[in-house]
Amino acid sequence: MKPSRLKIAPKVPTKPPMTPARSKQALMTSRDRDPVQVYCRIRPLDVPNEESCVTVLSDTVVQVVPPETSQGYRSGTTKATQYTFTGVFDEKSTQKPIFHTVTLPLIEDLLHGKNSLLFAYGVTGSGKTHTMNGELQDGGIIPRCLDVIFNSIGHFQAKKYIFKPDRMNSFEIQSELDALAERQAEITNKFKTPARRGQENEGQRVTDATRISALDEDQAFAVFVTFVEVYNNTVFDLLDDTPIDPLRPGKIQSKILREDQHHNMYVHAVTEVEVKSADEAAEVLAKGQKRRRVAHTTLNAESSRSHSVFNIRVVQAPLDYQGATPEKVLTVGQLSLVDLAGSERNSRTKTTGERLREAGSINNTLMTLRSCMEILRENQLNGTNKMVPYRDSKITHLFKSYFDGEGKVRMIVCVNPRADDYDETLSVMRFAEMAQEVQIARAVQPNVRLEATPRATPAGREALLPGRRKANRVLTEAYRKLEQGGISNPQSEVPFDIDMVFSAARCSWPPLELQSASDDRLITALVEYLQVKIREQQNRREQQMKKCVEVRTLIREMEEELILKRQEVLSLNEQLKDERSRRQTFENRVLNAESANATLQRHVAEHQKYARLLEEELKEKDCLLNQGEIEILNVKAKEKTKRQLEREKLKKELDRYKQVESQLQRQTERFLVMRDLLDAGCSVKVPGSAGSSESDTRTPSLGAKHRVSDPKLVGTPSLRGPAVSTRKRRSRSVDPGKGWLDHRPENILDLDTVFQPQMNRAKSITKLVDSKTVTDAKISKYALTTQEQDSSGEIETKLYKGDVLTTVGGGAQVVLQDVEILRHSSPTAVKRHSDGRLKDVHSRVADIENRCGHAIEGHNRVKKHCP
Ligand SMILES: Nc1ncnc2c1ncn2[C@@H]1O[C@H](COP(=O)(O)OP(=O)(O)OP(=O)(O)O)[C@@H](O)[C@H]1O
Repeated sequence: MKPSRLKIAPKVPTKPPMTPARSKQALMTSRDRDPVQVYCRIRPLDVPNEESCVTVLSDTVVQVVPPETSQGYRSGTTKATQYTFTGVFDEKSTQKPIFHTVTLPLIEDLLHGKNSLLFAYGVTGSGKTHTMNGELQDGGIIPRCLDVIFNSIGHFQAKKYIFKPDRMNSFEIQSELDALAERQAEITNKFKTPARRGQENEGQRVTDATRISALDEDQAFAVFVTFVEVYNNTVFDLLDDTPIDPLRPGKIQSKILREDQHHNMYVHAVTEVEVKSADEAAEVLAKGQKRRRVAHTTLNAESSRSHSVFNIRVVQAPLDYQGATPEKVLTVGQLSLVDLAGSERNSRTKTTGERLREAGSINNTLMTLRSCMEILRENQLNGTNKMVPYRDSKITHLFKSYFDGEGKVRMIVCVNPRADDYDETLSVMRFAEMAQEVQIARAVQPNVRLEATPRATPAGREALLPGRRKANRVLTEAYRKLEQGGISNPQSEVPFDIDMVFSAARCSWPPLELQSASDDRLITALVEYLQVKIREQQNRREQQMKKCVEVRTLIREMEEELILKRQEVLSLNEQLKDERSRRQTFENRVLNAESANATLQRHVAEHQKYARLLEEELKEKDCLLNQGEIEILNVKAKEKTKRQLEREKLKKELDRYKQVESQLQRQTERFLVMRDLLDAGCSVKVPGSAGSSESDTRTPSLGAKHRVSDPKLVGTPSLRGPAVSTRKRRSRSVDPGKGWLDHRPENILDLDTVFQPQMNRAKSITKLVDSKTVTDAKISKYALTTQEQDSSGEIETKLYKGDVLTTVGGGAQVVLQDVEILRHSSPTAVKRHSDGRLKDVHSRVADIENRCGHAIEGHNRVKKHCP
């Protein structure tokens, strides 16, 4: 960037229009250039024992070790890398040494009219803002810069509003009167504007006492600051007094960048504030930061997602013999302090929406900065003339003045050593390493000595004679002479007004040596000289009087205004009192609310604890429930298997039942045929009947006498005659000469029916008391008669018949083969339905089936045979 050595009148460019600066860069030798100096600052870890990936090896070298969690490590980069910087500040470094090493030389340059750029670069949260702004008690680079500047120029400052920015990156010089009027207006405005709230709460700022002493005493200085931010590649003025309307955030005025006549980039129409002390400057800075917060709340943006540029410009001009500022030559030095937004990977932060747009804009800007520096380096190393893409982003466009012009560029790389940031930190380190190879043209000391100003006229040269320095010299000489003359402490004995000394220093008396006693020329010259001086004095007095009148008028006006202001202050005090009492009420309410809040929070904590207990209980119950469910499932599975087995068993039973039913069906059919035949009065031989043997068959006589009633035959197929079953196991060994054992209990009624059993050589017994009765060799058949009467009065006589078989043990066993049933119906009994009969038949058949399987052994034991 070129220092602005401005000639205000006439306003003509002092140099021909510039060719692109990059051609100049290419033409320069390495002796005219300085590399970009890069410093590395490592911040302390948030969590003390967190894993760190950065180690400081020396004052200039750091080592970066890839942690196992990093992408680099996963892709095979396990080696540590070392990076060299101009200087390294470890975790314990405080703000002061960093400021002194990095920034103090830049302030010295600034006060000598040279330009510099200092920017902080690094990952989000690495300490850039901390380094640039710092805290109230321990200021960062910006507040310390302001301290040092004002410590150094304190006594050499021009009056306020003598230098005035023309909003085109230049300055004008105003007359003393205009400046006075502006100062007056400012005082009036201050009265009108109520004191800013919250100021009383601000703590005391700790200042830096450093001072740069090698300054030109004959220069008058003024300091101007601007504060802008670049958000989403749009420039906003943070010192603009226009209030921000929160309802219309889109209306926040953005600024454009322009190039001045010396090809320096600047923000057009930006608010440039003249500050007269470090505290005033700090207030302006705070005001800008506040506006930044308000604007971001309105725009729903994040303050750390924008780049901020704080510009300090020091204007200086030589004083004339009276200590006034001549309207001839100005020198402007500029120091830009930039806090870049932090780089970060979106994939890591998982940003979306507006935040993603911000991140995109930041990354674009940082990428553009990288490519600009890469191309610059390439141009410088290879002598090429590639186009540097400054215009691709607002920040690089602003930086163009530095990279293509003269001055110093310094970069502070801020590093958070935690392992999580490794991948981003590595990329920052690489950029920093590359940036150190870029060279910037060295600034030439602007020579504004009046004697050396070629255009100064002889009169102007006299007018612009260095005043303060000469006055000081004269004064020092006078004191020395007084000391020689015997005055021990002339400074306190003879105090001088420096303005008087200025005036004396300017005097050039005529030669006062008397050549001869009659030489009147000396007297004449002296008289003339003194007359001129008197006239000048009179003129000056008149001017003074005029100024006094003006000042008196001003003072009168001010006093009138002061009276009004006092009244205003009184009413404001009243308002303030009301406000205070209201504030007190609010504070009380806030206190109450806070205590209620604390109680609620306690309750919430208790409830949360209880909820946690309940949750644990619930979990245990869930576990139990799950176990229960599993058991139920097991039981169900077992039940299912059991049911399956039972179903199969039932199916088998059903099949068996069906077989029996079909057998019964056949028997029923045969029975019905027989009944029909009996009804028809003829005897029949049932085909397939087990009782078809001639010897055992007896045809019942239809003409037989019925004593009770006609017997109604209901049951078995053996009703056709013989009472002996020939159907089943008739023993072949049975001797035909052997007889029956007729077992007929005493209470059996003789029904005297035609159906009488035919038994050869029968032996009758009423009770089976002795087994020998059965084992008797003459007995081969057994018949048992039983009789029952049911609820309807029917008498049922059953005759069980079987074979007597000799057992191996010498005993005998009776195997029942058949049963004959004879039923007498009561005449009063209701006639049975055929279905009832069928049912009856079924039950009887089942009975037969049951009984036929039984055998009576000779030793009186009943044996059950499987069907
Ligand atoms: N050297 C340090 N010593 C102590 N605290 C620090 C240091 N550097 C940074 N911090 C703290 O770390 C936090 C983040 O720092 P800071 O805001 O400066 O980061 P940043 O790089 O500006 O982040 P962003 O890019 O998001 O603006 C702050 O709370 C700050 O106080």
